[in-house]
Amino acid sequence: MNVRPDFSKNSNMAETAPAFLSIYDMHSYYGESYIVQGVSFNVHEGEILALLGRNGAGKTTTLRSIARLDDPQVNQGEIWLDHQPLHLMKSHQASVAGLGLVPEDRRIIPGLTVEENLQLAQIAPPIGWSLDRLYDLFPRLGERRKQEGVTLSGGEQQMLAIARALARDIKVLLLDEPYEGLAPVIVDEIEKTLRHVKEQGMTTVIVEQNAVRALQLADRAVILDTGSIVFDGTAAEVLENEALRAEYLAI
Ligand SMILES: Nc1ncnc2c1ncn2[C@@H]1O[C@H](COP(=O)(O)OP(=O)(O)OP(=O)(O)O)[C@@H](O)[C@H]1O
Repeated sequence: MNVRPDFSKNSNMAETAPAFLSIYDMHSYYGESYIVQGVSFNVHEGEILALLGRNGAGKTTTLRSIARLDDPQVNQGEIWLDHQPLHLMKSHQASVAGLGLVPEDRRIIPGLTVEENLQLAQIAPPIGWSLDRLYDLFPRLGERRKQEGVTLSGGEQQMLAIARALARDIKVLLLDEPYEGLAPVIVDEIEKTLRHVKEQGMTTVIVEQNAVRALQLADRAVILDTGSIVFDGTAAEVLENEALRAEYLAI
């Protein structure tokens, strides 16, 4: 029944191919503060999209809006994931519909081991990657499976947060600042696993202050500035466009 997206004709989106995740004319508020101001973009199945912009541009607010969290409030717009209207759902329904958000603070559950954190994600169907498959992807987590999750290093906690999202049967992975505070060698490791996850067919949206690293990983990029989209194109175009990078990304 739920099969709406073909609003590309009456939007200003650059491309018109059918999308897997479609955001159309989304407006989001924190109370009276108007943050996301009519944002539309598409994410195609199997691609990695980098959502970039300066501090306060509205990237996290956009991710939280897509994930249907209570804050911010989305007062207008449509969000479709694989023909399902996320904009009509609460966060737990969006999660069942296949949305996997890895928040910036990672939300590792204190008092639980690495394995228990993963098992908790699989307490109810739909179940995604098996523990063995997750430990193949993140061998460090396998080695530390009996260790309390919150005692892991920052990089390992980030791996656990990503693994926990994949432990559920998700259609899209939303990553909020996955590289924040991590040493370059750990960023390399996480980047490698995200490439592997992409090879398995996963669709990913990555919000990252470290724009260069995100662009190296991503196929496409959307740049936000004060809650509006100022660029929608390929990651290569951003890397090649010095003026665009200087103006909106300060790199
Ligand atoms: N809970 C909140 N209540 C009110 N305003 C908020 C809240 N969270 C964020 N904001 C404001 O919304 C705007 C966009 O913030 P957002 O976190 O989405 O930006 P961002 O692009 O992700 O940047 P950053 O990397 O700094 O998090 C900012 O002006 C911020 O102060």
